[in-house]
Amino acid sequence: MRVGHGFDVHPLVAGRPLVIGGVTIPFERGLDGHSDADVLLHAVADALLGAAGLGDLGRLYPDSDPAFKGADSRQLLRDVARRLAAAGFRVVNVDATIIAQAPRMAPHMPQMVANIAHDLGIPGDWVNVKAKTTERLGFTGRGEGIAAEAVALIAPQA
Ligand SMILES: Nc1ccn([C@@H]2O[C@H](COP(=O)(O)O)[C@@H](O)[C@H]2O)c(=O)n1
Ligand SMILES: C[C@@]1(CO)OP(=O)(O)OP(=O)(O)OC[C@H]1O
Repeated sequence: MRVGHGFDVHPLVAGRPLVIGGVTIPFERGLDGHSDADVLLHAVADALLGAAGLGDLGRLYPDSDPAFKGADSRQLLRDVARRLAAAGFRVVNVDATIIAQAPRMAPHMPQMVANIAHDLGIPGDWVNVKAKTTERLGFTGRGEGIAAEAVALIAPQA
């Protein structure tokens, strides 16, 4: 068994959709980035890559590469899942936390979990998504951006 950790931050800006866990969430601003800036899926992907010793998202899908401009992070996550399988690993479970003062994430979590489980090819109860504010402290508390952390456990395929 191997464990990995992922972390990501994206700024909140006007004129962008807010896409988190593959869910487009109604809000007055969205996350900025080279891809769709899905901060939760990026943290999950980096946790999986870390557990497998396969580097990180930025090295595999550079934000300098026009091919990933506007990329759907669910496609990136599915590609990461393929890389893990090719390396002989299976996903045991994923646990993630969205760090955001707003909007409320709870209503959207079931769909986020379903998206992640589907893209990783695992049961939904092997995926957990939480959300926390920072009690208005720091850049997340001021609404300047959203962060996410994730941990993943993987094991050799049977
Ligand atoms: N962006 C967020 C933040 C929090 N939640 C939910 O609220 C609960 C309490 O969070 P605190 O940070 O105030 O302790 C948390 O357990 C989440 O269920 C949310 O939905 N969206
Ligand atoms: C997702 C990628 C794709 O170019 O770009 P961004 O959307 O900028 O996201 P980030 O987490 O900053 O970097 C990872 C990149 O792989």
